[in-house]
Amino acid sequence: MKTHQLFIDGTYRDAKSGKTFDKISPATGEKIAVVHEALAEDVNDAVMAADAALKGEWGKMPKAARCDLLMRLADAIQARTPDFIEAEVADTAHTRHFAEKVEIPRGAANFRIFAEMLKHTGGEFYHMDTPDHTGAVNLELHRPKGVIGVISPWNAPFLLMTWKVGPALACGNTVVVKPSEESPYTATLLGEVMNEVGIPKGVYNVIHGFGPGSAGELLTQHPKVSGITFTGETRTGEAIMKQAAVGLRDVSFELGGKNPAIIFADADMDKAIEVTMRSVFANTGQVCLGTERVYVERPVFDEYVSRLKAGAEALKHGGPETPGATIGPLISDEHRRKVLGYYDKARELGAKVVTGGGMPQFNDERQGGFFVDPTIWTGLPEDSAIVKEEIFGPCCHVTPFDTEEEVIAMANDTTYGLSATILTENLSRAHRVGGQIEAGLVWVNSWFLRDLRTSFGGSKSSGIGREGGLHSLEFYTERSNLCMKL
Ligand SMILES: NC(=O)c1ccc[n+]([C@@H]2O[C@H](COP(=O)([O-])OP(=O)(O)OC[C@H]3O[C@@H](n4cnc5c(N)ncnc54)[C@H](O)[C@@H]3O)[C@@H](O)[C@H]2O)c1
Ligand SMILES: O=C/C=C/C=C(\O)C(=O)O
Repeated sequence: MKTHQLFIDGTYRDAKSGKTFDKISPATGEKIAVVHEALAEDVNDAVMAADAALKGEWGKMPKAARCDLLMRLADAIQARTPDFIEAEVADTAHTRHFAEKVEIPRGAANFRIFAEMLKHTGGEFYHMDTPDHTGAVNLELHRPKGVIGVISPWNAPFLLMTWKVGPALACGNTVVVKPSEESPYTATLLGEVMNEVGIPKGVYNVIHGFGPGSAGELLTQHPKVSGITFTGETRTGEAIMKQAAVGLRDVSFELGGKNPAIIFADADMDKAIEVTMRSVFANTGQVCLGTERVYVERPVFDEYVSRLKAGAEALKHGGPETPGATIGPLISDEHRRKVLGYYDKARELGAKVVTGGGMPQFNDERQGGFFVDPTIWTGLPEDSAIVKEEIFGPCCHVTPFDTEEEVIAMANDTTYGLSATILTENLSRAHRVGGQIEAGLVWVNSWFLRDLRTSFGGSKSSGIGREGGLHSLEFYTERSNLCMKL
C-alpha cells in the first residue's frame, strides 16, 4: 500500500499529528494509498522551513542562477515523465495519454516559461522633470513576496499546482503546497526532483490534508504566510478569503465557471463538434474551462444536437487500464453523487434528456469506479439551476438562439466569467462577439489553446487577479519605486 508522507525542509516524514486518511482509486473504488494529514505543528514546521529558506541560500541566490536551476528542474521533470504519469493516473484515473500529452509536459513548461521570462525581462524606468530642472529617475523594483501558500484542486493536480509553484519560485519566493486530498501523489513526488536538482531545502514543502479544520485552513491563517494562491471552487475561495483576512494576506484566486460555447449557423460544423466534444467531455467534464452551456443558432440546432449526441454515445467508459477508454470516472463517489444530483434535478425540472442522465453498469472492475453517463439536455429555461450552477461533470445544456444580441446576453447572464468558446467562420463576428463576452479567456474556433505568456483567470465569481506571463509578477512580487534625484 502506497504511503504519502509530508515533504518538509527537504525531507519526507510522517505527520506529527499522527493522523492519516485513505486515497481511493476513482477507477475501481479500492483503497490505493494512505496519506499523512498535517495539522498545526506540521503546518508550522513547513511554513518556518519556507521562511528560513528565504533568508538562506535561496534568498541570496542571484536571479540568473535561480532561473537556471528552475530550467534544470523542468528538464528533470521531463526526464521522469513516466513516474509522474503513473502518479497522476493513480490519483485521478486519467488516461496515460492525457497525462503524457497534457498534464506532465505542462508541469515542466510551468517552470520553464517563468524561469525564461524572469531571466530575460527588464523592468520599468521613468525619467521625470523636477522644479530645479536637474531631473530624477524612477526604478520599479520587484522583490519576492515571501512564503506563498499554494492550495490546489484534484482535476488536473500536477498542471495546476505547478502553474502556481513555477512563478512563485521564479520570483524568489518559497512555497508550502497543500494539494487536494484527492490527489497527493504528484506534489509529493516533485519533492524528490527538487532534491535531485539541488533546489535548497525549505524552498518547496508539501503538506497533506483537507480544508476546514485541517491543513488547508491552517495554512491560510499562518502569520508567516504572505500570500495564498488558490484554485478551486468559488465557495471555497470565499471561505479562504475570510480565513486569510486576519493579517491582510494577499490572495490570487482561480475559481469555478459555467462556460458557454456559442455556435453560429456559419460555423464549420465538423469543427464545432470536435471542439465541443472536447470542451464538454474532456477529463469527464472536470475542467474549470470546460463547456456546460451550448448556444446554437436555430438553423443548425437540430443538426448540432444530433451530432453531439452521436459523439457522446460513442465514448467508451474506462480507467487507465481499460483499452480504448475515451471517458474516465469522476474523481470520487462524493463528486459522483453531486453530479447525479444534477442529473436528477434536470429530469425533475422537465429537461429533455437527449442522451445519458444516469450511470453505466459494468460486469467488471469498473463497476466499483465512479462512472456517470455523458449527458446532454435541452428544453430548460435559462434561469434553471442546470444552466446557472457549475456541475463539473460530463454534461451540457443546449439552447437555440436567433440573434447576436440575444446570445451575448444569455452567455453573459451568469455569476461566473471564466471562459467561452465561439464557433464562426465570420472574422468580424468573431471579433465583435468575442469582445463582448465577460470572461477571462475567449477562444474562437478552438478550446484550451494555452499561451502561458497571456493573462489567465476569471472575473466575477470565477476569480480574483490574473496569473500567467508577466501578469504573475503582480501577485508573486512586492513592488518598490526607487526615486533618485539627479
Ligand atoms: N479557475 C481555474 O483555473 C480552475 C482550475 C481547476 C479547477 N477549478 C475549480 O475547482 C473546483 C474543483 O476542484 P476541487 O473540488 O478540488 O475544489 P475545492 O474548492 O473543493 O478544493 C480545492 C482545494 O482547496 C482545499 N480547501 C477546501 N476548503 C478549504 C478551506 N476552507 N481552506 C483552505 N483550503 C481549502 C481543498 O482541500 C483542495 O486542496 C471546481 O469548481 C473548478 O471549477 C478552477
Ligand atoms: O480545470 C481547469 C484547468 C485550468 C488550466 C490552467 O490553469 C492552465 O491551463 O494554466
